[in-house]
Amino acid sequence: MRIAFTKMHGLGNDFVVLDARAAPLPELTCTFASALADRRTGIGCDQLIVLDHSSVADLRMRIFNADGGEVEACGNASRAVALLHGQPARIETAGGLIEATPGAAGISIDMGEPRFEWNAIPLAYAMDTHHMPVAWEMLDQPTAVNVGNPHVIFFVDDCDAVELDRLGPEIEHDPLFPQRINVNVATVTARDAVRLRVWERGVGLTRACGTGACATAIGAMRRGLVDRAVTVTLPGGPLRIEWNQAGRIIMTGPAAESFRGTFDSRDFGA
Ligand SMILES: N[C@H](CCC[C@H](N)C(=O)O)C(=O)O
Repeated sequence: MRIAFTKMHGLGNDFVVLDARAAPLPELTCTFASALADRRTGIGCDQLIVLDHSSVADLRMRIFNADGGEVEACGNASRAVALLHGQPARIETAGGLIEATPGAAGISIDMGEPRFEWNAIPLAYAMDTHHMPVAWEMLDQPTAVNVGNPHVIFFVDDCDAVELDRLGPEIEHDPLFPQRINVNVATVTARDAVRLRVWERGVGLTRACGTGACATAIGAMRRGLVDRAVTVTLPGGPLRIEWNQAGRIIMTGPAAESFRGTFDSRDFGA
């Protein structure tokens, strides 16, 4: 069947967006998602995003990483979906309900409340009982936060100097993380500024990670390194993260549509 798609990105973290409300889609298998995401033989993206009707929100957003695995949250895609929706929206995700509000300063997403308990990240056991691999010791004691999806954050003197392409997969797949994890290396440069690079679970190095920016900002706030509103600058650009008085994370930043097209599902094994 012919399927329409919209190619979008948030600070260079890119997505193929399909809308099941417009026309039926084939079964969303791991094979189908990873084939679409392949940058040489497919359309190419960090995440496949599938929109659908919701019984509890304005719409539902499903998120598939480039490796085909379905996950709970995607901050940058939330803004892209809000751009497509064109007005304020409550969006149902596997990581919980989020609220999108387009505005002059960019699209704001209420990502909900962060979670810190070791079994909410989840960790296989409390981190202090886990012998960190030698590589981790080079990165100092990490912070773990769940912002709908799991993140571990290492605050380092120079995040650009970290061999994240080597350490990222090692940490992502460490047995401490039964659902794997997104790996963040961050450098605090001021009370309201953080630099960040992310190795994304199921993808690898991305130009930006919205949930990574949220998790890193919250981790820095909990450590008293920054104030309750910071600009997190990723390779793809900046995001504004606030942890508001209600304890909710508000992320604000851009989203863009790149192009639209169609493909034949049979070309992707569906
Ligand atoms: N790789 C993430 C999903 C996408 C997150 C990122 N693209 C964002 O903008 O939040 C995970 O496996 O939890």
